Amino acid sequence: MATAPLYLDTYMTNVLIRALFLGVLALTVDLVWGYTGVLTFGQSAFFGIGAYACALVATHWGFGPGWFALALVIGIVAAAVTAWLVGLLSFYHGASPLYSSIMTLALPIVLVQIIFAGGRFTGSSSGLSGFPTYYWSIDTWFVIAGILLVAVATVAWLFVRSDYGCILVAIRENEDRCAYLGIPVSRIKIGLFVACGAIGAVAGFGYAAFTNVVAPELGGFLLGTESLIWVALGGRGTLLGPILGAIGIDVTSSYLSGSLPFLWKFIVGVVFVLVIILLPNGFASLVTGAWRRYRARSNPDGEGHHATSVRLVAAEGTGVRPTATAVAPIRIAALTCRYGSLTVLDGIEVEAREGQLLSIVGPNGAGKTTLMRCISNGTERTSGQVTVAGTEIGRRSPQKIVSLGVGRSFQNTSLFDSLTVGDCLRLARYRIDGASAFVRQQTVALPKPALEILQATGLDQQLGLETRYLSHGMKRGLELAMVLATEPRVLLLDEPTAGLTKSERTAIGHVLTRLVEEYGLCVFLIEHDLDFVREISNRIVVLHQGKLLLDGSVEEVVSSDLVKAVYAGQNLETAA
Ligand SMILES: Nc1ncnc2c1ncn2[C@@H]1O[C@H](COP(=O)(O)OP(=O)(O)OP(=O)(O)O)[C@@H](O)[C@H]1O
Repeated sequence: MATAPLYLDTYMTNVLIRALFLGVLALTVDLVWGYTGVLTFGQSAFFGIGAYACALVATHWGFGPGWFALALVIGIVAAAVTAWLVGLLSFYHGASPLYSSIMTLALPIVLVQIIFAGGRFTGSSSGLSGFPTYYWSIDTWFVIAGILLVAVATVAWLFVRSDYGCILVAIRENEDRCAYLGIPVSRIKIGLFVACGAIGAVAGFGYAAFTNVVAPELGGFLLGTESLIWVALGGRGTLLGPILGAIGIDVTSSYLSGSLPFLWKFIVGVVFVLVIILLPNGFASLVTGAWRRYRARSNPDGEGHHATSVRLVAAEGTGVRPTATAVAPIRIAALTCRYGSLTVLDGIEVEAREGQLLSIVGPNGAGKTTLMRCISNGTERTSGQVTVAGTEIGRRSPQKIVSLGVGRSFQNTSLFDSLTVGDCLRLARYRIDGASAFVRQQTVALPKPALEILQATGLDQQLGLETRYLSHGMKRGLELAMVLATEPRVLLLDEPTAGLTKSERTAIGHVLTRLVEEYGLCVFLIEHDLDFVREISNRIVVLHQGKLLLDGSVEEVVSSDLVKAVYAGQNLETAA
């Protein structure tokens, strides 16, 4: 006879066991949404696939240890393949977050329609019940569900503390910067989606085997949305919050739906709204907030500092020094970029060599930033060719262009606010050194110029500090060090000295000169400060209204009447 665990009545234990399986589902939603920032409504579909795999095999094919295991494998594989296909459609390079969410929204809707269309095979809208299962005692099911939840939570805990956990947070905070560091964002999102889909299917399988009944609602949109509510209420981005959210709400709902059949959903809704207003980061923020305040008070280094054992070492090999070849590091031919009827770049031809610091100047709106975008992202240009070290970039994504040897910094400093300096540097080495799924590597190997920048700016003493607490100059220094950590042969710098003090500008100027003279890099620099350009460049390209006006030495450009006229805002025909 079934006996309930100590202090719990049978009904409560039943509810709790179901809630434990739903807790596993909530964990997967948290990994996808809370950690990685992908708002997914479709996680319930994987839960439903696992549940239906259990019910369909037991109902139509057979029951026994072999069939049970086969059903589990079918559920996991079906969910993983579905997640992979939906991931491919949702997370390709250029897909917007809204588009991805709509794809995940469509998934449970399509699944439910398939179940409806399955007639007697799937039980249509009534589902399937009474299929053979293991009628273990309620204690045993409690232990199974508990072990599953603890196991998944432990693996998730190890994962989010690992290198990959850091990458997930980086993707959530600044997906573009990740791509420009060479991190394969789409592949990582798809991989995570597949893993979470498979885990969701295991939870659904257990739920169906325990309850002995499946219905379309198990894979439906409503459960998908409810799981988001559990995570939001519990606290996204914290593993404990979503588990407690799922268990708390499901158990409370089970009781309220019995005693207040018409009011319980309304009450849950009101609680949800109140928590979102009063505790936007969920209940877990009460604990995490208090912990953070305690840490800040007891931290001798001040707020934002984390104890870190990150160690910087010099990277082996040649660092960023590119090998001189007969092939130009970068060649741009007949490059045109249009947005609708607006031609932003028109027939640009530039070839740059190792050891050249080429400044791109021109009035506002001349097309300078667009030129950098066209070099670093193959989907930006309308026509023409960009060739990096002999390879035409075609329609390659930024991440693939990084592996050709192009590093880019942005006009507005683009970092990861909640990550530490050490984490950012480790991220920048992902393409070269890889990442671990279960530990956070403590040694970061950096090329010499990146180390020099960190030493010059004092960042090497601030490896445990969250980047949001850095000064503007330090942020600029860190961004440059991160780009150099990717070991580029071509460096694209968009106004790297904007907002810096005179001494900081001078320091950056020295660094750039050394990168070109000592390490042989090819640097493209956008700058508005013409004195700075004159000091450090050995070649200047002037853009005006999307056309290449002049390409020459510093003296040629500085003495050009045409350039003076353009900067004075004169009409070109008049000036000529
Ligand atoms: N995605 C876009 N859609 C439409 N127009 C765009 C887009 N991106 C840039 N533009 C237009 O292209 C022109 C050139 O912009 P770009 O940012 O390249 O100029 P810039 O020379 O870098 O200017 P600044 O010195 O002010 O940064 C501008 O008129 C801008 O409005």
